[in-house]
Amino acid sequence: MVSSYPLPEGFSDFDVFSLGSCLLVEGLLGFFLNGLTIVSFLKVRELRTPSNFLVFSLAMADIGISMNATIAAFSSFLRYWPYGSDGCQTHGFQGFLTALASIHFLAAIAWDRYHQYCTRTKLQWSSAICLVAFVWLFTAFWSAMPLIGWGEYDYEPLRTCCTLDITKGDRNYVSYLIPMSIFNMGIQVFVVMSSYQSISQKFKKTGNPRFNPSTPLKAMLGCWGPYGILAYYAAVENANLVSPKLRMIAPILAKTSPTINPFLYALGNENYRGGIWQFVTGEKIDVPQIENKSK
Ligand SMILES: CC1=C(/C=C/C(C)=C/C=C/C(C)=C/C=O)C(C)(C)CCC1
Repeated sequence: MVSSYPLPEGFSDFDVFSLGSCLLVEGLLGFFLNGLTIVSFLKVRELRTPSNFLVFSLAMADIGISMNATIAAFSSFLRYWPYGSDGCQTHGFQGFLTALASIHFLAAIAWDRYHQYCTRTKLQWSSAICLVAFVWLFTAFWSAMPLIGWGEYDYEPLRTCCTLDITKGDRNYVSYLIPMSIFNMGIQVFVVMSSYQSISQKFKKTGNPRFNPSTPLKAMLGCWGPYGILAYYAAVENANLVSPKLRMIAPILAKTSPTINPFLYALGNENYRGGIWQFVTGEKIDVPQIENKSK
């Protein structure tokens, strides 16, 4: 690899190589697992239901995060960012857009599951399509703002990846952070928490748990919580006082979400798993359906 470029401040040769390798593994695993989820949906007719369209949309968002991670891995191995400052802005926008969309789809799936199991109503295509279109437009708005000066995209401490710059901690940053995190994380955490709480009560009543209702919230908070903590810490304290290595933990954890989500929502979903199996082996199996009313 090219070693003529100086190391970013606070990182040893070994750190840069290890972080680059982490990013590469995350990128490739996410690419493979979400690719499988996407292609199965497109190829297996029985999978193409409105509820599974939400899982498909989650995989589309997650494959975007995986692409972002793979580019970051590549430039980590190069030890410099080869795409210039326009490339940095584009990378920041693309990463933010897909990451925020992924968080929204986790909430959309939770809301849909609440209706499936608790109110026994089935999602309709028109509602699913409107919901997905709304999520992409809404997240495009929040990710475009730093491009026009509300918030700012800049290099991460490793200097091989671009995302929201938390280091300034000025009024512009704080005025963006607060509404952005309420509309793109706060509400979603509330929806996920309350939906799975109701589902958990329902499962206790019926004595037939179809999945572990506490896992989705734990996974969501585990992946995105550290980012939120770091971003809010940067609003009150100087983020440069946190060691660059420690600051890299949040984006690395966030980028594990495209690997975890397919296990929870596609392979871990009795409905979707059968379709993936059918796509991979060609063997047709009955996809279990829940008897529901229409919504
Ligand atoms: C800032 C921030 C958030 C969004 C973080 C995102 C979307 C990060 C994307 C990072 C990427 C793609 C990094 C690439 O290296 C949350 C979680 C909504 C909560 C509050 C603070």
